Amino acid sequence: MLFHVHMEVAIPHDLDPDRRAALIAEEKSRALELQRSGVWPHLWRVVGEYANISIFDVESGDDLHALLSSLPLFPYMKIDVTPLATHPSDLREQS
Ligand SMILES: O=C(O)C[C@H]1C=CC(=O)O1
Repeated sequence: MLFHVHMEVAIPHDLDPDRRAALIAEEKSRALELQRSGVWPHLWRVVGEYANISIFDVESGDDLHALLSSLPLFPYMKIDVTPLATHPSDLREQS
């Protein structure tokens, strides 16, 4: 099941700089791990924002929630999720 996910990151300005750098490094490592596993096939930066648009390919909303809440930056993210369904006019759906 595909999900369109918009993540906006807002790390508090007063967070310790070493903690901030560690969190960002942990986030990158986790993001790469999830992309390599196939559940995070698209990750795009939103131009001009500390935000991304991602596509996740997981079994369920519960699985997506578990995955998103495992991200090290999860406590500092505003996340909007849109479940995706097949469009009848999608060229790939034509026979
Ligand atoms: O930078 C971001 O958009 C937040 C997060 C998503 C992947 C990653 O490495 O960090």
